[in-house]
Amino acid sequence: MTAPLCVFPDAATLAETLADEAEALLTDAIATRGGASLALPGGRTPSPFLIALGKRAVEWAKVTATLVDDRWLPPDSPDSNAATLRATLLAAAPAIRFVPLFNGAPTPEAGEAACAATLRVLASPFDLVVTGMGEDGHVASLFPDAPDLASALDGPSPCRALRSPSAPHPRLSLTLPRLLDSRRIVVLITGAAKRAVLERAQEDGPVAELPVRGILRQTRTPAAVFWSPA
Ligand SMILES: O=C(O)[C@H](O)[C@@H](O)[C@H](O)[C@H](O)COP(=O)(O)O
Repeated sequence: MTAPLCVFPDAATLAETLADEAEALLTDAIATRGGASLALPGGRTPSPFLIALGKRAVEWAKVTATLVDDRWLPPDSPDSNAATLRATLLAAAPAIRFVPLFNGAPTPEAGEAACAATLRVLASPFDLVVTGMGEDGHVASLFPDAPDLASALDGPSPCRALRSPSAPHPRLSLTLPRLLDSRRIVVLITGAAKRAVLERAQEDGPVAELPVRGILRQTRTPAAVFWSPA
C-alpha cells in the first residue's frame, strides 16, 4: 500500500488531527496562491472532523469547498451530503464559497454535464480531498456494484452520475481522476469492519472490486488513511 495508515485512539483525536492538517494546508494555500479549495465527504463518519475544522481560524472567505459526492436530493433533504456540510462546517464558517453538486436537474444523469462544467472552473488541483469509505470498499459514490463504475474510474470527466443497487438514492460523484487531482487526499474511516475492508484492499485484485484501491495504489497524489477503532 502506498498510502500510510494513521491510527488514532478515538474519533475525536482523529477529527482534531485531520482538522489541524487541513487548517495548515488551507493557510499555506491562501498565503502562497491567494485562495484554497477542498472537496469534502458525505456520510456520517466525517461530521466530527467537519465540526472541528469549522472552529479553526482560517480566512474562510478565500476558501472554496465542494463535495466528493452527493445523493441527488434537494439541499434541504436530511439525506443530502450538502445538508450535512451546511449543518457542520458551513454553519461555523458561512463565508466559505460552497459549490454544491446537486443543481436541481431531475436526475443526476440530466445534471451531470452542468455539474462537470461547474467543476471544471474550480481550481485544479484541490488543496485537500477527504473521502469516506463504505464496507463494500466504495469511496465517494464509486460503488463496486454501480453499472457505470468503469467510466468513473477513468476518463476525462470530473464527475459521473452513478446508481448502486445497494445504496440509497442516485448519486453524482467526482470521478477517481478528479479525486486524485489534489495536493493531498485522506480516506477517513472508523471501526473494525472498515479496517478489515482496508486490509482486503491491500491484497491483489481489481480496483473495480474495491474502489478504495484506486487511492491506495496510486503514486500521483500524497495519500493517507486515517482510522480509529470507533
Ligand atoms: O454519500 C455517501 O454515502 C458517501 O459520500 C459515502 O461514500 C460515504 O462516505 C461512505 O458510505 C461512508 O459512510 P459513513 O461514514 O456513513 O459510514
